[in-house]
Amino acid sequence: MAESEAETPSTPGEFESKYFEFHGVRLPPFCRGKMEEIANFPVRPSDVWIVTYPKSGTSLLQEVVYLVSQGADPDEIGLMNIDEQLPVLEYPQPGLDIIKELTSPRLIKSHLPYRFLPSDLHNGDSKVIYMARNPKDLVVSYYQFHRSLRTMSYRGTFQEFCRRFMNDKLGYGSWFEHVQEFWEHRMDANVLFLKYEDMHRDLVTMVEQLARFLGVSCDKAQLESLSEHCHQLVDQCCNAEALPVGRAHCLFAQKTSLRW
Ligand SMILES: Nc1ncnc2c1ncn2[C@@H]1O[C@H](COP(=O)(O)O)[C@@H](OP(=O)(O)O)[C@H]1O
Ligand SMILES: CCc1ccc(OS(=O)(=O)O)cc1
Repeated sequence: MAESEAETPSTPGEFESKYFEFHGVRLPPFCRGKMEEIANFPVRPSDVWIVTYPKSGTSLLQEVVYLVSQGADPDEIGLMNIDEQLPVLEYPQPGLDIIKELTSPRLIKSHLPYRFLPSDLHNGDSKVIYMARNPKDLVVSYYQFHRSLRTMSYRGTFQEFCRRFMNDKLGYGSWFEHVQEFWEHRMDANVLFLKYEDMHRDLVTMVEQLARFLGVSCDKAQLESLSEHCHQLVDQCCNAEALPVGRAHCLFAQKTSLRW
């Protein structure tokens, strides 16, 4: 992609045309034509799904879930491309056909609203971990993301972006509906509802919750060691000096309000 193309400003009209509407929800272009296949996507009882509205700390959560479920070493996670291990259902890469063939247990991510997820996930056996983040921080993160994303090249003001956010005019639709729908399902046996801020405030409790939800049995010492490893992952993201090679993408981490 030529530099000049990457810098091309997106006018409001151009920006609008990048989305499409599905049952009244604005979705990114790569979701077009695959929503029915997604609804019928074959789910397995051993699957673990991570679902978030974009910019809710998905990457951090996936690392913690990977560590808790696989007992992996955080330094190893730092060196591997974990995104390859946890595909996003609706993204063009690797695509639905590849995800269908992955060996169990699969860890799959998605930003789709609850009602658009594979219907077998609704009250099914596969585990679904949802994480919500304070919308005031999320919108700043989503704004920066839209400005840096080549395909979006968003050039409006933050105020205008906030208006879009409040009026459900961004990709993946209304944050409010997204969270509310999952909140209404938080008591379902296969759903775990988490908050991004709790991960920073009380990681040990979250690791305990995750271990219990994922059926990972561990004694007190193992839990402490897991929590210590998870702390390393959180610190690595917010502390440039602690970053192993290959985790420069974390340097955009900013101070967020953890009071909500
Ligand atoms: N260990 C970690 N790895 C990646 N992102 C992390 C992280 N800890 C916190 N985050 C934050 O999660 C947000 C990105 O969310 P997502 O992974 O859903 O795209 C970013 O917020 P900010 O843009 O506010 O810094 C990022 O800083
Ligand atoms: C608006 C397009 C888009 C693309 C990808 C997204 O998800 S993530 O932030 O990369 O996880 C969200 C929106």
